[in-house]
Amino acid sequence: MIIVEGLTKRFGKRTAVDGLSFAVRPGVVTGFLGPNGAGKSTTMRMIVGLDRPAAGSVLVDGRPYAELDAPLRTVGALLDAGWARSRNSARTHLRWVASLNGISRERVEELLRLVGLREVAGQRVGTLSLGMRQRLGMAMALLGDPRILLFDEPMNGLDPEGIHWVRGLLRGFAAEGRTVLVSSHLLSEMAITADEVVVIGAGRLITSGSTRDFIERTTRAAVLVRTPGGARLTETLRRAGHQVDLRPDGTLAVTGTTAARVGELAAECGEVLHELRTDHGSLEEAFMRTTYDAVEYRATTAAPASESTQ
Ligand SMILES: Nc1ncnc2c1ncn2[C@@H]1O[C@H](COP(=O)(O)OP(=O)(O)OP(=O)(O)O)[C@@H](O)[C@H]1O
Repeated sequence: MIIVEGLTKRFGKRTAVDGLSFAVRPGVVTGFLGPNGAGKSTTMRMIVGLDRPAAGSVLVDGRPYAELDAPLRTVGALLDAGWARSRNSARTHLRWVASLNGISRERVEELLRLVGLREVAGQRVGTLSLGMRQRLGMAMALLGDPRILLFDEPMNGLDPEGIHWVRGLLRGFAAEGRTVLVSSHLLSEMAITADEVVVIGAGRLITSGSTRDFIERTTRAAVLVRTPGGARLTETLRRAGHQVDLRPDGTLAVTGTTAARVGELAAECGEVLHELRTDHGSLEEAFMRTTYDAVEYRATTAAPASESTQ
C-alpha cells in the first residue's frame, strides 16, 4: 500500500506537484495518468525518496521510504534511466546492483531470462536498444522480489510482444496481492491493464478510483446500430424522443436509451439490424475530457485562420 498525503514539490517558482493525495491499494494494478508535465515522474521520485517534497508525506507499507529496512525488497522502481549510459554489460550491471543488496547471481540469471535479455546480457548497457534498456530497468526493479512495483512508462520503446509481456507481468504481480503503480500515456493499454486509475493534471488530483467507473462517469454511453434501413429507423427513434447521430462509417449512434429499446423499436418498424451494441466510451475519451484544462503543452495542427490569412 502506498499512501500519498498533501504531497507538494516546487522547482524554483514552479509548483510541479501541488497538495496531492491518493492511495494505491495492493492486489490491483493502478494506472497513474496525466498529461505531459503533470507531475507523475516527480511524484514517483518522491515516493522512493529521490526528490524531497516541500510539504506532505508518503507512506510505503506504513513507513516513509527512508525508514524501510530493505528498500529494494520492498519497492521495485523503474524510474529515470540515468544508469542506462553504463559502460558495463547488462549482466555485470545487474550483478553489481545485486551484490550491493545481498542478492545472489542466480537471481540475476533468473531475471535476465524473465525479461528476455539472456542473448544480449554480455552487451554494454549503453549500446542496448531503448526497449532492451527498458527490460533491463525492469530486471533491476524486480531484483529484490519487491512487494510494491513503481513503473514509470514501462512500455516506452517496447515491441508488441514486450507490451503484452509487461501487461502480464503487472497483472500477475497484482494477482499475487502486490501493489502496482504504473504510469503510461498508452491509454488503450491502460484500459485493459489498470483496474484503478489516479489521474492528475498540473500537479493536482483530478480523480482516482475504478477505471470502469471513471469511464462510465465521464463519457456518454451510446447504442451503436448498423442497419440497411437507417433512414426509417432514425425517424422512428427520433419520434420516440432519442437523439440519433450518423457516424462517418454509416453507424447510427443513439443516446439516451438502451440497446434493448433500440432493438424493440427496430422490430416495431420492421427493420433488419446487422449490429447492435452499447459503446461505453474509452479511457482516452474520459482522460481527454477530464484533463483538457490541465494540458500545458498542446500541439496545434494548423495555424488559426485569422493568422494565416493576414
Ligand atoms: N529537476 C527538475 N528541475 C526543474 N523542473 C523540473 C524537474 N523535474 C521536473 N520538473 C518540472 O516539473 C513538472 C512535472 O514534471 P514531471 O516529469 O513530473 O511530469 P510527468 O507527468 O512525469 O510528465 P511526462 O508525462 O511528460 O513524463 C514539469 O513542469 C517539469 O518541467
